[in-house]
Amino acid sequence: MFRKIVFRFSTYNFINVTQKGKVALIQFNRPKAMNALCDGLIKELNQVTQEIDSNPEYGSIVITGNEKAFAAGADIKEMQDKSFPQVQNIQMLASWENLTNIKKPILAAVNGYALGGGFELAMMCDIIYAGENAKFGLPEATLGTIPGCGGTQRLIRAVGKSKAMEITLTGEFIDAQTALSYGLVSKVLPVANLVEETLKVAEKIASFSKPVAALIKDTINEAENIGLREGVKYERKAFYSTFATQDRKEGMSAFVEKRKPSWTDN
Ligand SMILES: CCCCCCC/C=C/C(=O)SCCNC(=O)CCNC(=O)[C@H](O)C(C)(C)COP(=O)(O)OP(=O)(O)OC[C@H]1O[C@@H](n2cnc3c(N)ncnc32)[C@H](O)[C@@H]1OP(=O)(O)O
Repeated sequence: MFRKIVFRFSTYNFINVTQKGKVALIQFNRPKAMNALCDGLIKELNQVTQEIDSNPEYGSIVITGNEKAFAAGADIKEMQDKSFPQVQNIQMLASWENLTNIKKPILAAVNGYALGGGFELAMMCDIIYAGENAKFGLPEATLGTIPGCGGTQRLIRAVGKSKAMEITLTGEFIDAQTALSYGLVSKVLPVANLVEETLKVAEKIASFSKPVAALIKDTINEAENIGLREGVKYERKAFYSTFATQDRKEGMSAFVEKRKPSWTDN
């Protein structure tokens, strides 16, 4: 059962937002443009994800597109006539990475094309599931530009140098099974079941303690920024900090008392 979420901005032009239990489902809604990421869509995505993040009703977020396209990249028609001073002075992409500041786990359910900025956005999410028809690519070189929202940096960390170079320098797309074999996605699912199956995992994640999920997400993501020694220190501090929570006490007590834990998110 889905419930339409009405936030401060109750009407969205470029996305649909619904709720299933403790999960918020965000669906890109520019079908005629293959869900190309225009400025307006990114603004709506940023507003909604920030509101969901600060709302205790939600424990996780699923982002998806439609069966043809997750998102075919940044809107080329919007970028076409921009000049160097225009993109640099206004820092055109500064707010496009806001998704990486969201504390709640985000799952991307990718059917169809995830290209350019669409692929970069999927890589900003914490888990990617792909439909059997998914196609991932960074075709910026074919447009005379390069990825601008972390594509080169996140891809090399996900698949290693040779594959990252191959994907980015050729601009060729890889299919869902190849993405699975590269470790870019965790599962490949039938197109029609993708969102439902992703929601099930999102619901499971949302059923645990929210501060603990946020700590796990933060600790794993930090590994992309720092080396092993620093990373282990960072993790240790985070582990110790769980002993300041009621949920850590509750989780361990429930195990010992052979009952289900009841999380309070404290
Ligand atoms: C949150 C992080 C974002 C950060 C972004 C940072 C910088 C990013 C740069 C980029 O992303 S550059 C764009 C990279 N993407 C592409 O190059 C893909 C472009 N699209 C295609 O190659 C094809 O459309 C397709 C996806 C392979 C599908 O081909 P198909 O033949 O099936 O459909 P089309 O007739 O081509 O498309 C239908 C319709 O959609 C419009 N459209 C598709 N992609 C875009 C796009 N990226 N921007 C704007 N519009 C797009 C296409 O023009 C068609 O519309 P009409 O021309 O018929 O009105």
